[in-house]
Amino acid sequence: MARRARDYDEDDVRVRPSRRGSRPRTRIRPAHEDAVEGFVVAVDRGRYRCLVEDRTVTAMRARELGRKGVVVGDRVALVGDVSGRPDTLARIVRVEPRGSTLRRTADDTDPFERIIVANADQLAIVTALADPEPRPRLIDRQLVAAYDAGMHPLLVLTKADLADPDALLAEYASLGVPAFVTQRGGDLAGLRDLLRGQITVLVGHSGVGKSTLVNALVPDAERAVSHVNAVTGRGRHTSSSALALELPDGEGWIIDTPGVRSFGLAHVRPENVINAFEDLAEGAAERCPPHCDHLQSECGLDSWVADGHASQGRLDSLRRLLRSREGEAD
Ligand SMILES: Nc1nc2c(ncn2[C@@H]2O[C@H](COP(=O)(O)OP(=O)(O)OP(=O)(O)O)[C@@H](O)[C@H]2O)c(=O)[nH]1
Repeated sequence: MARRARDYDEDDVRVRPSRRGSRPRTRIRPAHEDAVEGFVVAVDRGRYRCLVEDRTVTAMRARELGRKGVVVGDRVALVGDVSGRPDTLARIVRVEPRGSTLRRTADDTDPFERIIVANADQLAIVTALADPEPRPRLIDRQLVAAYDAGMHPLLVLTKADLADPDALLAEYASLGVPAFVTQRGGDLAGLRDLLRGQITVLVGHSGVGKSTLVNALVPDAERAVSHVNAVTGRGRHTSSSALALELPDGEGWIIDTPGVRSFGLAHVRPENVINAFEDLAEGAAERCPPHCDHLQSECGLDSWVADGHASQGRLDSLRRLLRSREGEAD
């Protein structure tokens, strides 16, 4: 979807050379030398819940941030009352540059494509093996969103007590995406290994068992959610916002995304997807015409595969992902 003026932020500004030399774009800002660092764990109605050392501080955006958005996962600089005591409010004066940005598409209730999480390392795509049935097209779209965001994807297949995972695993084998299979009450040690030291966003549509998983991974999750609600005054956790939860023993973070149904893929460039396929990216650089979308006959990847540099399965998977950008979001 075309971006509107209000979606642009500071990162998009291009400074035009001027005859009078370069002038600062904005007025000089106060240095805020006393600012402390925070990590945004929840956002709701203009209030930002930030972790500062070992305490949580509620903050608002300082006016000087302009249109710059603040999202879960952002690392921010805070001033004002950063004590974290009840009824205190700090101010966010700076958002540090982001390592990755996960975007969600426009939907019926919100016409704008928005960044929902910043700085996450992994995208855990949670899919039930049955009840509800897996939706491979949705999985493909989520994989593309992960690659585009600069995140590593991870498949988490739930409800293995209801259906065999082998067929679905085989479908994704050539992508080389790590997969973890679980069932009700299953041992999550293998999943914890995959999450250790990472910031992982969990996505999955309703009923796949994501809440069950979050509660098993973070025994304190319910309390964290109700705490956010107490701060923001909501009866329950806002259906479309994200919430970062720390894994026990500081072993990493998971970010739950209730209500995130789809990802906008219109902005995705094929290069961002193919870069996740090292064996094919090399062939694309050598043999494809500029701006090749890898779906037309001029694509050089067929000969690259024919010459034995990569497998047909990998190329087929790449093309399936590239095609998943077309059409309506699931
Ligand atoms: N058989 C089986 N059922 C499961 C498993 N995991 C979760 N469930 C059940 O599936 C249903 C949905 O689980 P939730 O954890 O609420 O799913 P969710 O993805 O959070 O769904 P929403 O709350 O709608 O977003 C519940 O009735 C769970 O008890 C599993 O591994 N096997």
